[in-house]
Amino acid sequence: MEGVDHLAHERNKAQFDVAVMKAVWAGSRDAYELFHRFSRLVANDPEMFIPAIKAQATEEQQKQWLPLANKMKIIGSYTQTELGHGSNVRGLETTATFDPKTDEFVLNSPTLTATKWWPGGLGKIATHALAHARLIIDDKDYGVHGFLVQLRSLDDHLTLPGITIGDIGMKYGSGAYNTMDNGSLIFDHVRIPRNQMLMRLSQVTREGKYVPSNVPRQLSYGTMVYVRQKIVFDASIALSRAVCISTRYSAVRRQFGSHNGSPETQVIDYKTQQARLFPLLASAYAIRFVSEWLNSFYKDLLQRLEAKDFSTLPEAHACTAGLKSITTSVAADGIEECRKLCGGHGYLTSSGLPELSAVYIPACTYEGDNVVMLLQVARYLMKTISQLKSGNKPVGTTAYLGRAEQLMQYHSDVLRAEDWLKPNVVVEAFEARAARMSMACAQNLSKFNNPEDGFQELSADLVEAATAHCQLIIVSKFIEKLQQDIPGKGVKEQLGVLRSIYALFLLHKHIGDFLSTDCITPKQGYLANEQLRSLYSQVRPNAIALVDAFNYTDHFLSSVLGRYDGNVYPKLYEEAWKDPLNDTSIPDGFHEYVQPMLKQPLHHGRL
Ligand SMILES: CC/C=C\C/C=C\C/C=C\C/C=C\C/C=C\C/C=C\CCCCC(=O)SCCNC(=O)CCNC(=O)[C@H](O)C(C)(C)COP(=O)(O)OP(=O)(O)OC[C@H]1O[C@@H](n2cnc3c(N)ncnc32)[C@H](O)[C@@H]1OP(=O)(O)O
Ligand SMILES: Cc1cc2nc3c(=O)[nH]c(=O)nc-3n(C[C@H](O)[C@H](O)[C@H](O)COP(=O)(O)OP(=O)(O)OC[C@H]3O[C@@H](n4cnc5c(N)ncnc54)[C@H](O)[C@@H]3O)c2cc1C
Repeated sequence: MEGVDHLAHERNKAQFDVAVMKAVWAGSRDAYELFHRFSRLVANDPEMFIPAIKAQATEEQQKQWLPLANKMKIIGSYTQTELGHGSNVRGLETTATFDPKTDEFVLNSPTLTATKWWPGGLGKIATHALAHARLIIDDKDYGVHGFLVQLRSLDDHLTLPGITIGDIGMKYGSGAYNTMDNGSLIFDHVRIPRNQMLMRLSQVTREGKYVPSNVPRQLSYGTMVYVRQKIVFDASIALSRAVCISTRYSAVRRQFGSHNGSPETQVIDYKTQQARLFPLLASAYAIRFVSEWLNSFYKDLLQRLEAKDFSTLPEAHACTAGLKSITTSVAADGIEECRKLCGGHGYLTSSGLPELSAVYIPACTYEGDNVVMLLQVARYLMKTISQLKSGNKPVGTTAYLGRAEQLMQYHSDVLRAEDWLKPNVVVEAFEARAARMSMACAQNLSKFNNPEDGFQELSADLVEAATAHCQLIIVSKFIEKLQQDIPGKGVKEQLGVLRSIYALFLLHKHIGDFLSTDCITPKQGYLANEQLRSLYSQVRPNAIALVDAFNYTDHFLSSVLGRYDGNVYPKLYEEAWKDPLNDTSIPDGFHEYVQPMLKQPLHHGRL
């Protein structure tokens, strides 16, 4: 019935102050930003073009281009990936050759695989590209640099001479990403003024002299680092949307269990449903908090860079790359699990879950393929370990590696299931697992004469060690979050339950790591799972309130299953009738194609 809250009985069970939890979830971001970060999907994504200009352009170039971009007088595309190269930025083929006679660069796509391919906004709407191309001066290749290139006339939007542009076509399913005109671009000897090479980091003089960057060349990758830390925030939003839908529906859906006319059992009360759903609820909060930390770490990096302090740049790269990888994988897999948690109705478009999944899953690929990103983390971990011998004391997220010797001797002293509720007990186990996995890789790597060959041979193990390292970061930041002053009745307690669920779920899922590195005994692993089951019972009465705390409107969720009022069945039925297929009783084509078959006489008893 309209106006009735079918989930009121669930909301009345809450054991914490929901208003405070809403504030904890929102953190420093407001609802507008949450919505804005999705609205851009259906518009051109200035998310990268503008930050890239800020990161790579001189002050003078920023003064020229930023006002135009900010006011949408030009529409830019971050044009890096090509048909033949995406992950391997140093393998990009597009060239920008300096012509000293005319003081210009000539941009060219020398091969088919040099075709720019994927950049958002490029297909139909962008007027300018921030094109990444190999800088060539006097036949010498100086590597990939950024160039601002006008693509279309600002009068009639037609493509300019030498520019061939197209959309790369439909993408995965009918997802909303098809509203993004990811495009292709071929340069045929297109000339741009020298001052349209972004020259904050390195320059080319009028005489054609290359002035190399006096800062780490990787700063030219700065926009990717910026977006990767934003994508971690996106992961918490995408996953929490799916969890909100599937939690509310799990409380509405009843199946089996009726005795003597009693109501059937709410599927949220099945232990299997809880074991699948509640770790995702905990993961949404965990990713939200690590994204908060990562954002502050990134802001600190920017301040340091302003002061030419590059000391945290390697760690910032490793953290943004690794956390982008881990959180987008968890969110993408989690959205699919939420669809399955909703049974058949989860497969309906009106559930909001297929669309969410179709739009979200490329996050595991864009801004750095997730495996390639974890290999970057692994490279950082191996380098950190190699420097231990020279007395280099790791700090920050790798500080635990400075205690590697001690952690190699670690054995969990858990005796009872409730011992696993102690944050220090959990962190020690996760540190020992991560340290031992990385140390084992380093040990094996040392057996190879050529480190690169070893890295390739051991890359699967290195990815697992990098995963363990990133999961330790997320667990640690969840624990640190709860060391903050959090007001409100029961709020910290509930977050403590989620923190333990998150950590013990990971321990259970990766029990092989913990056992094979001899960090815990099988019995201690069993006790962790015991404790996990008990935690699910503790979170159960608060589940609806915990997803209410995400503070998503029904409009934002766009899901009949995730409605705040839980009035699912009438709305499911109502939504189905909106489908144009239901505008007529007899379907198009029936009379032409089906009816003749039905009318066909029987021959010898056979149709
Ligand atoms: C209707 C809608 C409904 C619902 C929506 C609901 C939910 C959706 C939810 C979210 C969606 C919402 C918004 C999302 C929308 C959009 C998201 C935003 C943008 C998406 C568009 C994506 C844009 C792109 O993909 S742009 C292209 C990205 N490309 C990449 O990432 C390329 C990856 N490759 C690389 O980064 C590099 O090639 C490499 C790092 C892998 C290797 O580089 P290189 O070869 O140069 O280096 P190495 O030799 O490996 O290492 C040398 C040393 O350099 C260090 N290093 C490397 N990189 C960095 C760096 N970035 N910073 C610092 N240091 C770096 C490395 O560590 C080595 O150091 P060492 O000391 O020598 O070891
Ligand atoms: C929706 C979407 C939007 C995008 N938007 C943009 C944009 O706006 N601008 C832009 O420039 N680009 C954009 N891209 C491109 C995107 O950045 C690249 O697709 C991404 O970086 C992955 O690179 P790739 O396609 O070359 O994958 P590949 O690297 O070819 O990956 C293929 C497989 O090879 C594996 N692999 C690759 N290298 C290694 C290695 N060294 N070791 C082990 N395994 C390896 C990968 O793990 C993967 O399994 C977008 C892509 C998508 C899907």
